Amino acid sequence: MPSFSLHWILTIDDVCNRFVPTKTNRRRLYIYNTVRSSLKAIIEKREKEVQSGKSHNEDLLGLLMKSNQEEQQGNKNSNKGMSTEDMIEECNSFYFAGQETTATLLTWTAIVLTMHPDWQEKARKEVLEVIGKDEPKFDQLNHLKIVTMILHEVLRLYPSGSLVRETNKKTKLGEYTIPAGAQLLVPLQTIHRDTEAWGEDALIFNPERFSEGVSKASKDLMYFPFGWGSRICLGMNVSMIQGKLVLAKILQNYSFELSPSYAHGPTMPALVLQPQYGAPMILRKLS
Ligand code: HEM
Repeated sequence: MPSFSLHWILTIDDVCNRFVPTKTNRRRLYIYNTVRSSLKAIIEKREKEVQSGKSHNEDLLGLLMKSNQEEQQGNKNSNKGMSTEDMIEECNSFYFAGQETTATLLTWTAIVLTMHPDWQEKARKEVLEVIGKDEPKFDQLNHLKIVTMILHEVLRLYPSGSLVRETNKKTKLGEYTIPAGAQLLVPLQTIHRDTEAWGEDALIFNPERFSEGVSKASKDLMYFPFGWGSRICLGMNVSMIQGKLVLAKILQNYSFELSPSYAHGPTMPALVLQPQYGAPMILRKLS
């Protein structure tokens, strides 16, 4: 396993910074409270609808509430299952874990495909061969091999974030001894660009490396944009399907190139790796 650096991320400074009432922290708190109260209102409205027999269980919130209700009834104990607070947190997690990540995956994919028009063309050719100009169908998306290779290569070079882990006891990790309660950052960008794992062309966009699947793309399987193990991303398959669907629809209808005002500057202002100066693009409608 190639070595990578472990960064201690929670320092006294971080803790203080989070609680000092700076302009950014006040805005953060304002957004946090606004999101929570609007989620609370949505949940309470839905609870009333369910009680009056109006609501369907088709969306995520409906399914969450249905399973919660079954849990409570099954246990004949209203303390079991989730509270409204728990449900707010669940909705929060799904929204923030799912929305920004998939949106930035698509943004980086569009950027990279303008930088590599040959791959844009290959992807479009595949989409037109497999789907034509029709509305994409679920099983057709599973046949988009080149598009899948491209998405994997984008997630390798521009993974959404890094993984954070906390030791619950004193732990030996390779040559390091880590005390209990330490937070560790597993830097995906560094691991995904490690030449020992990926070869000398590790920094180059080359979807071909995924042509035989994820397991053969790197030495020692050094690819985990969706995490690994028991906490692996719950939305991994959904986001890949969404990515293929949106990309297929764009490729069917438009060719795209970067605007001359584009400046490359990946940055991570919060949790997700984003293009610092946006992604201005020129789209041309295809006949
Ligand atoms: C390109 C899109 C996405 C990327 C790159 C991504 C990446 C990740 C990563 C790296 C983790 C942390 C895993 C770990 O700590 O080991 C994670 C967790 C999670 N993701 Fe995603 N994600 C994406 C889309 C989604 C979507 C669409 C959803 C929901 C519909 C979602 C829901 C979650 C949830 C609920 C967790 C927490 C899992 C747990 O702690 O048990 N993600 N994701």
